[in-house]
Amino acid sequence: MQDILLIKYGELALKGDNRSFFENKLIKNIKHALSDFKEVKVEKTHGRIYVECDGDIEEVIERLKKVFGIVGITKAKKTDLNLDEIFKAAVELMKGHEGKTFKVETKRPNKSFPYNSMEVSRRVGAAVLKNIKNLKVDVHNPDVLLNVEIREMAFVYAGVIEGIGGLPLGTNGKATVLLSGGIDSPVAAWMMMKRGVEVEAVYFHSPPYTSERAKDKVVDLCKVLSQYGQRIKLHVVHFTDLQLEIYEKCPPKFTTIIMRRMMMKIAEKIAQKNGSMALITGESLGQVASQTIESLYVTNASVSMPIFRPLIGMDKTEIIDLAQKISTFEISIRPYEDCCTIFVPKHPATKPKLDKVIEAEEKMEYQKYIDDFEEEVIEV
Ligand SMILES: Nc1ncnc2c1ncn2[C@@H]1O[C@H](COP(=O)(O)OP(=O)(O)OP(=O)(O)O)[C@@H](O)[C@H]1O
Repeated sequence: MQDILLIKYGELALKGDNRSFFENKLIKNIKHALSDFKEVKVEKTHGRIYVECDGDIEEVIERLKKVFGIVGITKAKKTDLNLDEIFKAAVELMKGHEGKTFKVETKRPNKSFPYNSMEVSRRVGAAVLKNIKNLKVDVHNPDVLLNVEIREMAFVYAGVIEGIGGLPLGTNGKATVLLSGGIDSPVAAWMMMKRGVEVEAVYFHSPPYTSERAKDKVVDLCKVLSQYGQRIKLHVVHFTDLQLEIYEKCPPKFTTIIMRRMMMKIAEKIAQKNGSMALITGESLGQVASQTIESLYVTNASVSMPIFRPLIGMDKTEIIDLAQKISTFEISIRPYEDCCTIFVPKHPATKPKLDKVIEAEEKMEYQKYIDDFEEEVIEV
């Protein structure tokens, strides 16, 4: 008898002809998540992925909970095709479920096994009842469903641990996230990663107005994101000169929106070079002046690449809940000086007009900053 994990991957099953592309990517990502474990075997058979691993099974499960595309993880036991072995596995799995109701369900694709499904269920149920006290059978609404599958080997399993869902990372191209040290943009990056998008990050740094600590926060956020399956390339763009130019030459009511447009233009250049097909931001409709529908329209007009805003319809409380769940929140709320607050105007326009903003930004010579920006690249 051997402990294994059974991986459920719901949405992938709908992918028709591309199914094996998605499955193979998921297998690769699972292997990557467990790469420091010895003796890991990840196998695909009968439309299932099985993980066999010598290490601490609970630690393996924790790792798998961060692999996008997995909707459920089930602890299972693999045994020889022998009823006594199947009984032992079933009893082992039902320990700890005392006081509950259960039902055995058997599938028998291997028709050479001498007992039919009903018979296997009946006998396994009886063995469990005999060995564990205080259990009851309930065939209609059981607390625990004990499954037995008779294939070339037998698989016995019960209960599902919830996975993270989504699609395997790397199955939906690449995008570049504008990552500030705030709460929202790391959540936005994570949401796109969850849909299979690989990300590269850009952070606009304005020393001495933003401190090294602000940059460290962004690096630490990338470290958290990288636990979800990929190393993150972070472009730290030196933004001070352009920021000062905006501050000096543009009307205060437009400085924030112009700053955002300039960030977009530089991010788009980086994105085009790295093969991204979209930009990602943490904007959410109406959250601040630069996130009204009029402001987002003006921001969009600065670039031709699509801008994904996965948080657009979320409330701040919902974003915070998610930030806590994915472990970016504690880093995001560390105090630091933020260029956006230092340069923030008292009365930003909430309904900017595109032509007026373009007219205002043409008062400065921004193109040279876009064509020739300085950056430091950090692999996290
Ligand atoms: N210094 C920066 N570097 C990179 N991206 C930035 C920076 N400042 C803002 N952004 C991007 O612009 C978006 C909007 O920024 P803004 O400061 O208006 O919003 P926010 O809601 O505070 O976002 P966040 O919590 O992500 O900082 C951010 O979500 C982020 O994608």
